[in-house]
Amino acid sequence: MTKIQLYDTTLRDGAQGEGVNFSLEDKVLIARRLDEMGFDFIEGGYPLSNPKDTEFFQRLAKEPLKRSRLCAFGMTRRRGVKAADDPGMKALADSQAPVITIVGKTSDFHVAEVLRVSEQENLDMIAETIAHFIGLDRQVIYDAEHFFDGWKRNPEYAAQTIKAAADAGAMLIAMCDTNGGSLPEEVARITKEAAAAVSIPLGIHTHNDAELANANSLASIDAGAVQVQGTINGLGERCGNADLISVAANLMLKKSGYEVLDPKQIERLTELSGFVYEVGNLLRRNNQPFVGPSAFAHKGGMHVHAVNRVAESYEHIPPESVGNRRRVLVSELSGRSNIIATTTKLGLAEDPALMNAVLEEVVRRENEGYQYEAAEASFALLVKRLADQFTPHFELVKYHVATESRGGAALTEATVKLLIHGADGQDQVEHRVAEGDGPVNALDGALRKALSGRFPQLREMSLVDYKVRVINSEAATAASVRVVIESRDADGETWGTVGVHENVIQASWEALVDSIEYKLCKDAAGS
Ligand SMILES: CC(=O)SCCNC(=O)CCNC(=O)[C@H](O)C(C)(C)COP(=O)(O)OP(=O)(O)OC[C@H]1O[C@@H](n2cnc3c(N)ncnc32)[C@H](O)[C@@H]1OP(=O)(O)O
Ligand SMILES: CC(=O)C(=O)O
Repeated sequence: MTKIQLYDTTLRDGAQGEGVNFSLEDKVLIARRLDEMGFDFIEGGYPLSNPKDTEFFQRLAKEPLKRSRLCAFGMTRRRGVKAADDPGMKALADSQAPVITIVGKTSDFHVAEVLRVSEQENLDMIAETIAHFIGLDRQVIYDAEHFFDGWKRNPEYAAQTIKAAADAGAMLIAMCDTNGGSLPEEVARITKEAAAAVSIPLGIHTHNDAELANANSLASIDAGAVQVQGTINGLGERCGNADLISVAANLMLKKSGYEVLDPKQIERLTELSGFVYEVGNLLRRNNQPFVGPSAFAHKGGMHVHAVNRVAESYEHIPPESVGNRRRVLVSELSGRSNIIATTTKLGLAEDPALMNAVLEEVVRRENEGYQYEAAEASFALLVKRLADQFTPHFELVKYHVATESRGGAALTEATVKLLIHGADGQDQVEHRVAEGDGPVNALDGALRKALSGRFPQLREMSLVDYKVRVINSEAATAASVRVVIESRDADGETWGTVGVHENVIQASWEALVDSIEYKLCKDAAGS
């Protein structure tokens, strides 16, 4: 077994991704999670760059990581100054991180055109910087920037730069495909050539500009690299870095002979991916391989038919092996197999007449603009209605929504009148009013006020997402809007509901009512 070290740079290169901005607390939470899961190295940031990163290292110096080694990142000393006099070196040393990761130039082009120093001065900058930290009793990883591009232009000079790093005491050289444009065969070849040039271990750091970051990481590992640098969910500068989730899953589940993480931690990859999206308040990539919600979501009728018989017919690995789950989507592309899979999950017997009725209704409604892929709760209610297994908990008598502009502020008020059906057969009328940030918020508030006396569990349910889309369905004469709402309760379960109407408030009302009915049915079934 060859041990491949996982070097996570979510908190440094990941934070260089557009739209990513971790707070100090976010960084600490992510570092602790990676530490708990056994990542070998965690690059916490660039101490010279900003006070947040400086403070991050101070926090971790007080309460060090338990399993992972913490790395502070910075560049080689500035041209023309001694390492000891360079503020960048001081910031790195003050970080107290046990590992210092130094980035330096490999390419003669960058040395001449970007740094504008002589080739010898660049070699001195690399060697003196690394020697400085070795003198301070730190371990040093050397990130060879533009390594593959530099090697392709001038392999002799590129080799001199990494030899300077190795001779100065670096413990590992990470070969960086900084511009992300290399191909796997080039990466494999150059990794072998670099291994012949230095006697210290090699690592690989790739970017995804040609959508090859993961393939290039694997190619380099097969050619001898023993460390892979990357980020969770592939966050990073421009098109991102290698996604350590996919790299780790491929190494552990597809390839033999590599040891990466404890196998139990591989089952936590889906949770880890969601955690980083959640903490960073980032949009999840649904079709992200291995861990995305769509990674094992089957839509085409023929696929679902086969998966119902043998799961592996359309799955490259069992979803549970990375902590994900299989989903069956219902849409106009469904066959009976999709419906059977979902109705069985709802505890309904396999009834061909019901299956046909559901399938017909789904096709008819999708033609009107409904979509059930993200609205599994509305689909469950639709099936229950067609199976005569649904009794509404309440009925609308009327609602009224008014928005007025006063002194530049828009104020919205909603009134809802409901007939609530009691378990004892006694109906009760509730008439409530609520103010809100907008019509949907006000309507939601009035609806809950009206219902929460009879159904107190609704107080623990919240609306977490609201999406509106204008659609021009074939069946409708005018443009309609589709509203999809995502709700969550105290158990952490989330569910989606959908409403379609020419009027956005009516479409929202439909989705809100389905959301509440689903919660009440779910709780009644569980009690
Ligand atoms: C490939 C990578 O991802 S490397 C990491 C990139 N990450 C970041 O840049 C994020 C953090 N960066 C920062 O906060 C700032 O850029 C700082 C604090 C590092 C530097 O800020 P400034 O001093 O204002 O410099 P600025 O960012 O404009 O330019 C970079 C300077 O570093 C020099 N430089 C670039 N690479 C190196 C290197 N490997 N070694 C030494 N100097 C270098 C450049 O020549 C330039 O100096 P110059 O203006 O004297 O020519
Ligand atoms: C060091 C680094 O992030 C790169 O070269 O891409």
